[in-house]
Amino acid sequence: MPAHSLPRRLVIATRESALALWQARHIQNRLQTLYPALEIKLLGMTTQGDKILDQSLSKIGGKGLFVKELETALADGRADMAVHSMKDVPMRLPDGFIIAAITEREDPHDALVSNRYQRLQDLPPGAIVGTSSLRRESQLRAAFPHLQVQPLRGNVQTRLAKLDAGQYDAIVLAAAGLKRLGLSDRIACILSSDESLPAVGQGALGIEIRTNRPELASLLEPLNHPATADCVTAERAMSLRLNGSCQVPLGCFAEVVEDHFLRVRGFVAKPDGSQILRAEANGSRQSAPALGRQVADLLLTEGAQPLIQAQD
Ligand SMILES: NCc1[nH]cc(CCC(=O)O)c1CC(=O)O
Repeated sequence: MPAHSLPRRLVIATRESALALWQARHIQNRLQTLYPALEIKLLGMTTQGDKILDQSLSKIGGKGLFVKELETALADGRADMAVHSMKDVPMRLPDGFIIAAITEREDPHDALVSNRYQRLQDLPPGAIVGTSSLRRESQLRAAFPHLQVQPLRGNVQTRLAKLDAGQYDAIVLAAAGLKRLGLSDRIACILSSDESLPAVGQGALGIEIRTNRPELASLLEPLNHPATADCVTAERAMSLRLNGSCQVPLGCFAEVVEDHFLRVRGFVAKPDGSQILRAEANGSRQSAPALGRQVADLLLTEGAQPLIQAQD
C-alpha cells in the first residue's frame, strides 16, 4: 500500500465486556506494532445483546444484537473498524459491510468449568450444568441424559460468579474467552470436538469495515490468518446453507490437515438431544465454501430439515 494512503487515526468500535475489550486492545496492539505512526483509539459501546440478559439470546433475535450498534458506528463515521468474535457475527452481513480480516484462532474448543468435578463423566445424575447455548445443551443432553441443563447468560465473569455462588455444579464456556482473560486456571477440562463440537467461528476474531474503505482492507491484510480464514469460511458456508441462527442447535468445526486440506465436521440436533445428525467432508483448502455446503447437504440428506424448521 502506498504510504500516502495510510490514515493517521483509527477508531476501533468494540463492546465493553472484559472479553470484547481484551480482543479490541489485542487488535489495537497488533496494528500499533505494524503501524507505529498511527493513532489508534477504542470506542466502547453497549449493544442490545449486552443489555438484555434475562432472556435466551435465541429468543430475542440472536447474534445480530451484538454487532448492529457497532455497524451503525461504522456507517456514520464514528469508527473505522469493529472487532468481533466471529461466533457472534451473523452469517449475512448488511450490504456495504465486510469482514476484512480473520485473525489466528485461539483454542476453538468448549471448556468445562467446575469447582467440584474434573470431567463431564464425573458429574452425578441430576447435576446442574449451566449453558444457554442450544448447541452445548443438545450435545450434553445426548451424551449425558442424566444431567440437568439450566440457562446461564451474562458475560464470562458473570457466568463464573454464578457458578461460584453455587447455582450450578458445572458450566460450559468457550476456552478462548477464558484463556484471553487469563482465566485458564478455571478450566477443569477442555471438551474434545467429539464431546462438544464448537460453534461456527469459535475462537476466531473478525475485523469488520465498510466495503467502501479499501485502504482499510489493505491495512488489515497482515492480520488475516489464511488457515483460520479458510476454516471459518467453511464453517460459515455450512451454517448459511442451513440458515443457521441461534435458534437451531448447530455446530460446525473445520481444521487444516497436512497444510493443504480441510476436515469439516458439522451437526444439527433437537434441543433435548434426542436426535443428533452428524456429517463430515474433507477436501482442499481452496474449496472451503464448497466443503461447508457439502456438510450441510449431507445433513439435509440425513433429514436435517425438520430440525431446522422446528425452531421457528
Ligand atoms: N457467546 C458469547 C461469546 N462469544 C465469543 C465467546 C468466546 C470467544 C470466542 O469464541 O472467540 C463467547 C463466550 C463463550 O461462549 O463462552
